[in-house]
Amino acid sequence: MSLNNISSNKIFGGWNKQYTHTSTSLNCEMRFAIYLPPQIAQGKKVPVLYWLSGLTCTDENFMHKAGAQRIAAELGMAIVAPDTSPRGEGIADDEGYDFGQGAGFYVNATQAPWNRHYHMYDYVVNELPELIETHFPVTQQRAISGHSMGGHGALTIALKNSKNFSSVSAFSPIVNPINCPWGQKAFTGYLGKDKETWQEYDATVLMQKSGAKLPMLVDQGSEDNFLVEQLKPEALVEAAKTVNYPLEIRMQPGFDHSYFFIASFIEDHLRFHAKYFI
Ligand SMILES: N[C@@H](CCC(=O)N[C@@H](CS)C(=O)NCC(=O)O)C(=O)O
Repeated sequence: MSLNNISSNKIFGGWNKQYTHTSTSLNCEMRFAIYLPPQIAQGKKVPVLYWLSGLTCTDENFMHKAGAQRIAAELGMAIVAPDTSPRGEGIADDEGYDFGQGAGFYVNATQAPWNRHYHMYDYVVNELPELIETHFPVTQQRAISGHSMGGHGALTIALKNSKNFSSVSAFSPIVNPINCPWGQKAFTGYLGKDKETWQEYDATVLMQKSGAKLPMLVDQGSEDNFLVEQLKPEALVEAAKTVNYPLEIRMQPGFDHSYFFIASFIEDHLRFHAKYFI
């Protein structure tokens, strides 16, 4: 498992870096970004927040636009941002922005041709943390967060692997993909027509099955264009009520779906996760 460093920028006393590597779960070369806070220069190991981005994003959108590094430097927290799908020539793709490259949906595809490379679930749950913990001075304390498709990824991965994370949060997550056009298109393509298999990747379904109750924070902008048709946060609120899940969900008036929204509240999310890194 060797890593190839392709960029390195000093920021708030720490370093923002990008690496490429050959992924065994995705069967192709992948790129990820990592923020290493200043504390590692003093020989300290730091906890890690995994960030999963949304449709059309790469490892760069969050690192360039969210402005998370200043608070991560203060809190002594690394941030890891993977790409949102396998990528490259010879890898199956689709013309839509919401399926194929840039839209891996954090599932393990079972349907051809997607099942050759589209295993983002395995990548984020197993391969990436193993890689990070082998190559960087980090502890095994992990949190996970994400936006939109990445919010769906963060919630479902945390609900299915609650022992691996101390907390989870999301911005504008797709909470009920089996009941919205983005999710239905992606799951039909990646998982096939049998809707039973879709349930494994739906946060509202998983929340009602998950025994463990990981701390969960969700922020949603009230002026988000995708709110009614795609995001449906009320489905998560209902699921939380059913099982008495300690969900903290905040409707933020006036905010849209963009990184301007994320930049406005990322500090709260980092401080939320830091509370549980003990
Ligand atoms: N391109 C799509 C929207 C895609 C979109 O909003 N992507 C979000 C995640 S779901 C994003 O983070 N885009 C990249 C960015 O803002 O940097 C459209 O025009 O409808």
